[in-house]
Amino acid sequence: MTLSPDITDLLARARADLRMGVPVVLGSDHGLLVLSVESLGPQRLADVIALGPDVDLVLTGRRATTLKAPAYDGDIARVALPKDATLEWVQAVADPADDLSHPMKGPLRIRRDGDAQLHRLAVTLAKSARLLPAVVTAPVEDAAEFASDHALTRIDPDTAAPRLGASVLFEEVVAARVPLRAAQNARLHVFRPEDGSEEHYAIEIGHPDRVKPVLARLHSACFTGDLLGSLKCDCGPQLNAALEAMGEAGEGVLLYLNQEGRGIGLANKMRAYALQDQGFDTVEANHRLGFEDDERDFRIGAELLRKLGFGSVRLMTNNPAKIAMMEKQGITVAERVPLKVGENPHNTDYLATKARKSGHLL
Ligand SMILES: Nc1nc2c(ncn2[C@@H]2O[C@H](COP(=O)(O)OP(=O)(O)OP(=O)(O)O)[C@@H](O)[C@H]2O)c(=O)[nH]1
Ligand SMILES: [Zn+2]
Repeated sequence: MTLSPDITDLLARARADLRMGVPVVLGSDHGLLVLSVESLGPQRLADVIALGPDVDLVLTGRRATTLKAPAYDGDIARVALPKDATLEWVQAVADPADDLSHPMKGPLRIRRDGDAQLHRLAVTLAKSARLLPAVVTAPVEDAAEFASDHALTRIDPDTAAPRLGASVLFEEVVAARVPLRAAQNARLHVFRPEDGSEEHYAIEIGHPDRVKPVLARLHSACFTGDLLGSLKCDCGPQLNAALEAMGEAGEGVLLYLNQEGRGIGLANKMRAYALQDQGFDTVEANHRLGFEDDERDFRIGAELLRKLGFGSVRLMTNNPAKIAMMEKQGITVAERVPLKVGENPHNTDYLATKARKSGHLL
């Protein structure tokens, strides 16, 4: 029945629910009730605790490492929630903001019994909702009935798992001419994903030949650098320099990918900035929050290039991982075009860390 939501729609709904603080249910028999820590209120926490003794606070393995807690489940850790846990305690364990001023969060009792598959799915969902990757969970018997009684979105893990790992399909919504300072013959294409996540854009300059390698830039959104002129990174100058180079060459394509903060979203990037002010570098800050160094899905860039008809690029980047990802996704990188602009006293450490830890070319 096409009038009912499919698994892609349900996942989008689940992400929106988690962001609003509404619980979602995973599974059909012995299932799991899931709430995002970030959007949790005191009453809902009390209601979850009242459900039984097996309520957990689920974190990523990265966050557990920072807390010096063993991650028995590998990439996640299930912290048994004390019966008297307050919202402040839950948030302090999940969010590293006060790690330095209040280092004692434990002792934490980490669960190692039972199956953690649904808990893992819950953290993946929170991450894909661009929330702090931390959830409170409670087992529920007859999950389907529980979800229906409480009008909650329910996800079947077997159908969700392949969907969550799959690449997203896009549809071009519209394209129109937008004369730019750097290039008057520019067109902006808007691409909308089928899964309700962010739209991405392509700025096509001139009429590049689809057969020859096109001068291309995969630019990841940086609200602070692109719009505000932040000096903490080099994104704004890179964006402008790429457009100017394309303007001068008379053709090129710039993908503006809404993968703010290397895919963790602006709120989490600002959490990372707050940690950087405490002395952590850009990679350490991501890890303390529970994220990997880079959470971007590079398949999106390749998919959009293909949709526009490009199979080969002269890629403007200093990031070898980007080149490798494009090649892996079937886009030929005929040449790397360095894009070294925007260094200033505020971002020298940031650029040095990227070179040292993420392999960026100097
Ligand atoms: N998580 C996080 N993201 C950041 C930080 N500074 C910049 N970003 C984001 O990083 C992305 C840009 O990625 P970079 O790593 O600077 O560069 P790159 O795209 O990998 O490589 P280039 O093609 O050489 O620019 C943008 O989405 C920014 O919002 C930070 O300190 N933490
Ligand atoms: Zn930036």
